[in-house]
Amino acid sequence: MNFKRITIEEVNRLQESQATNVIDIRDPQAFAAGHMPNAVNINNQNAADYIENTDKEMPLIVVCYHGHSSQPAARYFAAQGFKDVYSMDGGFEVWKLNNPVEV
Ligand SMILES: O=S(=O)([O-])[S-]
Repeated sequence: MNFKRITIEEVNRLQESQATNVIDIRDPQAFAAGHMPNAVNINNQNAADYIENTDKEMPLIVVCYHGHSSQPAARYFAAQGFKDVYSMDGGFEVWKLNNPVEV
């Protein structure tokens, strides 16, 4: 399985139509300063637990700063068995301009 790239508009549409999981791979300080609603901050320490304990049938959206490093991360999660994995183009830096931010 591979991942797909998704625009922020498409993320909004997807989240209107079904439940999704969102993982944010930015550093903890950046995450603490603001993140997408319901996002989980994932790093090398907690990734294995997350993979073990998360429903792999639910769409998984991977978010970073600008939508670049989320692509290899999305590929990794797809390889771990997640069925429907998306890398969000533009990343949190674009998301935060027009979308809800949780702290
Ligand atoms: O590579 S990144 O700046 O999109 S995290």
